[in-house]
Amino acid sequence: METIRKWNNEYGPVIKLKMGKQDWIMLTDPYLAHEIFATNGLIASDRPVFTFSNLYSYGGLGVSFSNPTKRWKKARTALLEVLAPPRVNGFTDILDYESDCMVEQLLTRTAQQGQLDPMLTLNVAALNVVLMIVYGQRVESVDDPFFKLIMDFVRPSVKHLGVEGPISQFLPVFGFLDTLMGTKRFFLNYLATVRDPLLQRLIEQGVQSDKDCLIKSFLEYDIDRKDLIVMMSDMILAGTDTVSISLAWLLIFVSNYPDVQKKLHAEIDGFYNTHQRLPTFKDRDQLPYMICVQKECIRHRSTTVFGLPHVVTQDLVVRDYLIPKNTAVLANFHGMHMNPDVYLDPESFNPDRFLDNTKTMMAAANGNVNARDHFNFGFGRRTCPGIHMAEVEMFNACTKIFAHCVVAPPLDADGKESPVDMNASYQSGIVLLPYPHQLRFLPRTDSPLESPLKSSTSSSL
Ligand code: HEM
Repeated sequence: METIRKWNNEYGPVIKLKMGKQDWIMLTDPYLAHEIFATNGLIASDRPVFTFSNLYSYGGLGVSFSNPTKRWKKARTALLEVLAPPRVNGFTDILDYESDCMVEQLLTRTAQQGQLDPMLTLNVAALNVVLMIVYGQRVESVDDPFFKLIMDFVRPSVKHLGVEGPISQFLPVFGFLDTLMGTKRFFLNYLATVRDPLLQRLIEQGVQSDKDCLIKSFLEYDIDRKDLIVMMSDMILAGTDTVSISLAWLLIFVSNYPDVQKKLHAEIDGFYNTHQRLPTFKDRDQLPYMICVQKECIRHRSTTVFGLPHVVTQDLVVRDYLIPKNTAVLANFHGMHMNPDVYLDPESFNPDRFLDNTKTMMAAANGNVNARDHFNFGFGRRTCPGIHMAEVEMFNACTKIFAHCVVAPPLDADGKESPVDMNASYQSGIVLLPYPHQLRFLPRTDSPLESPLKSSTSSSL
């Protein structure tokens, strides 16, 4: 990431790399990206063919790794309709319940252990939202064997599908290595014995369940079963790590900025004192500072560095650039978010920069490019269809966490607070993760709400 930033400083916002059989272009100018992906969406919305994404999608089924064919349009339309705000808002109770469980876990585990790495608890919450809404099922906790089973399905996919996946993706001449090392055989075997049976089971259970769940709506679109399995796999992969990692970064940031946290507490307390209840997503306009913090955190640490690559299907001329047919084009979100032509003093953590732009992330992503808040959800015809769901999940999680907890840095061996390094990140497949770290979730003493944990030590900032 840092190397690419150095290149951008030296050569400008467009970097071309020769990646074996294919040229790659990486963009840090969001306005140029918009011209390519949105204005020229008809020729800039295919996906490059990589060995493992091709195996994963059975040659282009599902939504994420398929080209925009008629079949893809039908599948994507189904996703967009099923994940549209009115449908997702019908599951408010589920979203609420999962955030409550998450906060209880974070407080309980801190009370038991002193501090904890919140990542797995955040994973459980994000996964449960997808599982409950789509199939009417959930896992109990990080120790639930079903959670481990699903993570056994998620991890190998995420690892193999990123842009820095096996070298044979770019240099087919090294394809023999996949055969030699058994990577391809492992992946195919994993699809046949782990992923597909698990998803098949979830689909059957969802269909038979007496709960209102989205799988029943998906079936109304008459989608072929193999296609449906890949789509369902897309949803779990795209909807679990992304949301939990965005929240993990947010918690690290607020643990290091107590003043920001104090303002969050005050804003939520103010709402509670007026309405005698916690806010829901419908009340978001009354929590502008919390919206700004979410936007600034997701800008500062992009959930994915490059999102998913696109490929142009014809020679394309945009401004003074010629992008030859078959070039892969990547939006470098991190580079865009740190671009001083787009954000004033981009390195500084400053939620106030968004005070004039508190509209929903979904409205911003689908509106005028000059009025976008951040670029994490991509561009044009492939823009993330899960934005609303992600946004509501993040809103609910933040509301519950800051209503009940002080998020504090971990303690070192001498009992002193030792802030988590906000720059310590690594890329795993598609996502940008914080290194394993510890935080403390302490019940607030100054909250007007009753603590969900009555027996533990309380705290205020
Ligand atoms: C903070 C959370 C999330 C982030 C940052 C995020 C980001 C992205 C990005 C960057 C893309 C690729 C866009 C492109 O190709 O231009 C994408 C695609 C996608 N996302 Fe999300 N996403 C999030 C949450 C979700 C959720 C909750 C779901 C659904 C449950 C979801 C489902 C999908 C799907 C199915 C695609 C593929 C769309 C296509 O290829 O047409 N995402 N997302």
